[in-house]
Amino acid sequence: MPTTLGQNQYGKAENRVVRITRDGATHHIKDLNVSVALSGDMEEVHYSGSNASVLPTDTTKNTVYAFAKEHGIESAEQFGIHLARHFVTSQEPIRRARIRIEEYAWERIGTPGEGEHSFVRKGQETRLAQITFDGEEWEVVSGLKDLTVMNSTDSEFRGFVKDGYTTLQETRDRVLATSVSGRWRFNWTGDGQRTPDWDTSYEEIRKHLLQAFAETYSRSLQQTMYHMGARIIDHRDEIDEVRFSLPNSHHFLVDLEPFGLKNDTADGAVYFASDRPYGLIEATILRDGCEARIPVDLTNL
Ligand SMILES: O=c1[nH]c(=O)c2[nH]c(=O)[nH]c2[nH]1
Repeated sequence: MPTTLGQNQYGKAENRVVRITRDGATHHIKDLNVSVALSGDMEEVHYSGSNASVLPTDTTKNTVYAFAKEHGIESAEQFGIHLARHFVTSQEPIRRARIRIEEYAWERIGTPGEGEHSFVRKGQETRLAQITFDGEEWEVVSGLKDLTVMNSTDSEFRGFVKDGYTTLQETRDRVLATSVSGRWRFNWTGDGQRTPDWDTSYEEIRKHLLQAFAETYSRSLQQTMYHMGARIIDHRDEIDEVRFSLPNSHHFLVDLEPFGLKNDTADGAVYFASDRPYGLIEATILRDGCEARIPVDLTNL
């Protein structure tokens, strides 16, 4: 049956590129999701399988990371224009490049002037509440999910166990990022006790966990997480128990050596933000003498 090739395009989709620029102690983040789609004289690869006109999708990915390092990311538009022009003008068979970019915005945590390397992603987290009443006692567990935070320095991970399967290198300066899912249980049980101001409590707890994330010099996500919970218990009398489930959102330094580019943390760097697999770090933090009642698996709450 005679057939003809219609519209076609190809490229690497969803390159998660994070560019951190260091201006002394003040860091700046550009966080993009870049998708490249190229088209042009691509009949042969489809008809005969000849790759003679095919710039690999892997190369398009490398170009995104290398351009981020070499030229920086001023804006999504400027970055996209630069990439599109490059593909169309440097490769004869490529006639059209479509660069789609999603940009994730970050806000600083804390006061300007002190350690400006902690960020919370813009856009509201989801606030959660679970209320249980058995006719006598109340149990209120509140929380949040999808509160995405990042420290662009003051995080290390070293001194860990090494066995025959360990390849992870020790690091004294890494990106620490997570999307916080947390629950906290109130000690309010009804019966004439003063009712907490639920909204103030939520705002204060959110503030304390963000400040603990920003202010802890991190030796592991486990340690940072414990500090976040302990700070809530220390500052909020109405809370007896906190549970966190924190994915360790790995940011890998991209190897740009093959393109003659040095990519290290010292002067700001480009990272590949990986979404899976991820470390999953979970714990309950309890006020002394109190018992744990929040389920271990937070997807059940
Ligand atoms: O903060 C961390 N805790 C770990 O337990 C761990 N494991 C790992 O590979 N990286 C990290 N990072």
